[in-house]
Amino acid sequence: MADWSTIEALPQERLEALFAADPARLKRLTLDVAGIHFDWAKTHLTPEMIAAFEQLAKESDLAGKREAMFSGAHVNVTEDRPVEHTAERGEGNPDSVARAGAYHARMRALIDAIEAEAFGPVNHILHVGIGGSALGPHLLVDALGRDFDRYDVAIVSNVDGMALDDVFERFDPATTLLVVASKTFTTTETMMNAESVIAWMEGAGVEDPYGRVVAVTAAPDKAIEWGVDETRVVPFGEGVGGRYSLWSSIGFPAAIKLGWDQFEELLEGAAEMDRHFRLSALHENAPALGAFADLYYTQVRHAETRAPFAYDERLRLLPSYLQQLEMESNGKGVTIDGKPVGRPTAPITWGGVGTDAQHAVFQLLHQGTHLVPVEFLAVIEAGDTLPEDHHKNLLLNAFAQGAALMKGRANPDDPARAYPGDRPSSTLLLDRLDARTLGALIAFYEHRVFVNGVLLGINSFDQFGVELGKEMAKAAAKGGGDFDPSTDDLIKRAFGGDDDEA
Ligand SMILES: O=P(O)(O)OC[C@H]1O[C@](O)(CO)[C@@H](O)[C@@H]1O
Repeated sequence: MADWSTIEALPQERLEALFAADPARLKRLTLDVAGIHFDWAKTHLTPEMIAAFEQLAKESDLAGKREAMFSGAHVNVTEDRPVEHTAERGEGNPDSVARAGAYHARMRALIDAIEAEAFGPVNHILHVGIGGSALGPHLLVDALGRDFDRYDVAIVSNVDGMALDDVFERFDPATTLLVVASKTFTTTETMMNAESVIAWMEGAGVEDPYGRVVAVTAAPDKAIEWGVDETRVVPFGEGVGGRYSLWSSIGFPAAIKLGWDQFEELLEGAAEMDRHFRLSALHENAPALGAFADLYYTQVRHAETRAPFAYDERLRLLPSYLQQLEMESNGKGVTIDGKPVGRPTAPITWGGVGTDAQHAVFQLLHQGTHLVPVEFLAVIEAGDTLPEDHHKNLLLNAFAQGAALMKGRANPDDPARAYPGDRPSSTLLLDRLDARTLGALIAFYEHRVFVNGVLLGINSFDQFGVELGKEMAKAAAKGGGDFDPSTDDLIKRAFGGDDDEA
């Protein structure tokens, strides 16, 4: 295990003192990659700290593990699998890249056929999936879909029937295409929702509902068994993790809504970030620097959360996308060798949209007792059509909040009105929000998660923590389950039952 003592022993200066001590600080702590300006100057990272992290990365064999991931070695050791999401964008093991390319070609051909109305007229795309099979595509469609009105796309994840009810009210069953998205093709919520969509189509007199289904999955046999014709099953590789899968056929709703050219742009933007991550020295490597800042705050300053705020409505789903990516990947308690980690792992990711969040949660950020590293995301080119004051105001708010968090304001006469300052934030400023830049941004987060995982000695690519709850819910659905008195009572209250047994 890597030795953290050098980093822990470094002096902890206030942010303003760091700026005063080093006129080159801004230059040293900013980076421009793939249309994104990264600014870590208002974090406590210093050149000495970055050098210490580079040493820690060496001790953790980050370079070797990074190469192992790209080369297709089974770095997901607990599941004995390679990690192949970079192959989806053309980077990595040549066999994986070729296979991903073949699946993409299949997806493209299917989209062409749908557009040519080979399965009848299609106006609505109803994508059912959950977790990684929904959050990524949803983010893409929400962020980039506004200018593309060819299809009306709905993404439904929750097993709560209200989610489907809302869509049934506005979609026409005769012109709806159902996309069933599930890596395993066994997830309860998704399969239940898919069956309800079929029943809705049948109930409306649609002649061959299964003929209007596309399945995107790493388990094609299960999709065929469920009733989808092989020609409408688009597979992806087992090595593509659910929360890393938007680049694969799981991205189907984005590819059909935005068009194939845009989907390719997305992949190319991500590939540009892949190359940057793979080839740049760590002190000028965006995902590595992002992870170093994360680790400084979680390991040395004991921050328990981190909060990205999107100062752009188009990125409003990014915080929830990042919650799965970061917490499902690095919310672990044991090392890759199965030993207790012995230090905090992933912080709790939360966040929101600016400026709304300023009027709701920023009080705690400015004066509360928790240290929360904040991340501002903003886009220089406006997405709206309103007078430019709106966008200018939006961006200036983001920048001013970062400044206020750092500077604070003393008020010896009135502590309630004093701001301690020295509160860290980073800023990611995108030139524009297009498919290419969004691809690069998401890939940046993926690699940052990887660096965090390597330096903590954990496997970022499994998610066994979600299994127990699923298992118990399945047992309860079958009327079984070995529950405690509280849970038995809740079940009885909701569904009735024998007083003596409950
Ligand atoms: O794509 P699937 O197999 O339906 O799984 C959906 C999601 O469920 C999880 O396994 C967690 O329950 C996620 O990792 C995954 O993204």
